[in-house]
Amino acid sequence: MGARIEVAGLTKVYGDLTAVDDLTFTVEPGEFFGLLGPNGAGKTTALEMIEGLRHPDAGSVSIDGHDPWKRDPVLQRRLGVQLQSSAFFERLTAREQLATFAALYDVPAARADALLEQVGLEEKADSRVEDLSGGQAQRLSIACALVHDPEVVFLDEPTAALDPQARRNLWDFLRGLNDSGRTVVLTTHYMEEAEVLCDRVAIVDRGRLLELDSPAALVRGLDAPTRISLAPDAIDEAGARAIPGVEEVQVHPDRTILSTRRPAEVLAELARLDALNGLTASGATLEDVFLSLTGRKYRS
Ligand SMILES: Nc1ncnc2c1ncn2[C@@H]1O[C@H](COP(=O)(O)OP(=O)(O)OP(=O)(O)O)[C@@H](O)[C@H]1O
Repeated sequence: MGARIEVAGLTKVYGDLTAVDDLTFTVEPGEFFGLLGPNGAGKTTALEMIEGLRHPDAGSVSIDGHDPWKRDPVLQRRLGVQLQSSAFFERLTAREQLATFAALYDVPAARADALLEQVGLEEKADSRVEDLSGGQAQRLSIACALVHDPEVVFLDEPTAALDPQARRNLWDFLRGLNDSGRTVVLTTHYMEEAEVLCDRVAIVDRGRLLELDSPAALVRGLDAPTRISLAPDAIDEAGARAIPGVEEVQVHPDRTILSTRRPAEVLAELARLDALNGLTASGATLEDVFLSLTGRKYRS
């Protein structure tokens, strides 16, 4: 189950703008793969070419050796593509919507009902799609993409319209899809989403692939300091600066922040000094990776 997706030199040009610029990468079968980048980075354009919905100006996509642009019905059936909610049939209820997709794929209607429950829409089953909230419509569009039990699932900003709680619920659901062996490819502009869900992340900016690796490896590669935050009365500035391994000390009214690349040593010394009051520690995140790659702060 799952499929290998090979993307080579993928390029799309709109007039003066190269929206996708020579993207090359491979998604392994069963992988949870993310295209991460700010708005306008070219993620949707790239994904649509991978799905076979948009024709590349240069380069190629192969899904288990098939070109998705050719729309081979055998391959199509193995792919689940989340459509934008505007692609719903008008005036149908959520249940009818899903049942219609099920019928198109010759899937029993019972499966459609089970999916409604899985995406948390059972209470909205009889609501018309135009009466769903943005987040509910988003979840229905994901259910529609899954109705034929595809091996490869493509999702474009699946949690964009969701509140934080609904986003977390959907993360659990998407992880479940991947745990059962499906290849999942999603685009997101949420760093945290990429960090939490993806086995590997392609960071894209202005159409180009900047870096591709697991979130942990991307962060490790930065060699960025750990920030240790303490209550203001935990230690004075001179005492903090005297700790071997401390590179920088910032004193704020409500906390003192120590930066170090040797956190274990520094924490041991703080413990010896009985200076652990109010301690929290944080390492680098994908936001720091983006900053280091582009010189710009990440703004989604
Ligand atoms: N059909 C089109 N014609 C002209 N320009 C386009 C077209 N589709 C996309 N673009 C441009 O290509 C660039 C990349 O767009 P794309 O939608 O792929 O980015 P994105 O990373 O998915 O961003 P978002 O998260 O905002 O959707 C943008 O500058 C966009 O305006």
